[in-house]
Amino acid sequence: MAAATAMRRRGGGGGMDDDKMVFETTEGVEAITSFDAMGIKDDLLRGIYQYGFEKPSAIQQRAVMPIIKGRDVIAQAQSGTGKTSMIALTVCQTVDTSSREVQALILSPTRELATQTEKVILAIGDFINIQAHACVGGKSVGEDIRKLEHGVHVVSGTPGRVCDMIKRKTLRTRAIKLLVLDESDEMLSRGFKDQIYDVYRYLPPDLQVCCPGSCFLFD
Ligand SMILES: Nc1ncnc2c1ncn2[C@@H]1O[C@H](COP(=O)(O)OP(=O)(O)OP(=O)(O)O)[C@@H](O)[C@H]1O
Repeated sequence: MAAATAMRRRGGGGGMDDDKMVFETTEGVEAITSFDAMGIKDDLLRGIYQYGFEKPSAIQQRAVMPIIKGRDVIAQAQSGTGKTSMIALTVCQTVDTSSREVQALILSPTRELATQTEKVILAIGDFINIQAHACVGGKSVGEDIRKLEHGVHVVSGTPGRVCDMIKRKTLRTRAIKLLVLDESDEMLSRGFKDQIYDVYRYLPPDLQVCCPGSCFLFD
């Protein structure tokens, strides 16, 4: 398990202003200050630059490599510091797009966050032809079934709908190797614990788990 935490110093500014941040990381976690040095697939790198990113943000510098290397990771940083983009980038790097099976599953506490994550994955992963689907409550079940049966690499969803799709056997879990529990504290505080556990029971045993969040789990 690797952990990376980025916190703004008191009185610090917002956004990607890394100079005003303090960091705590597990021993051995290094900051990699360029996307080029991360060993990212060429076409994905192209997508990242085309999306407008020039260098990784503080949390990306510390958490992308451990995730890409297959470690279980807890990455905590305040809102707006690049966690959603980090999920998109690492998921795109992890999946093998030559196989149309779901290989990464992202669970989020809200429909908006799940949909936003899907959008960033599709944008950054444009040149690797990534297929992602947002599986969220309030949207047509028929459309979920159609998309999932057609075959996608990544599902970004809310626990209830994802659980439903798994139980219907529309979302096949056997090839899932990465589970991202985005804002897991918020998911737990919204009462999703049983549904998350239900989903987890269907996932392969040698699963990699990542928990990006803005709450300070250990405080
Ligand atoms: N490496 C980067 N370089 C430039 N901009 C970036 C980088 N990473 C993320 N951003 C931009 O910063 C903003 C916040 O990023 P993102 O949504 O990934 O952060 P977040 O921590 O998930 O925020 P929130 O909790 O508000 O969703 C977005 O506009 C995103 O495009």
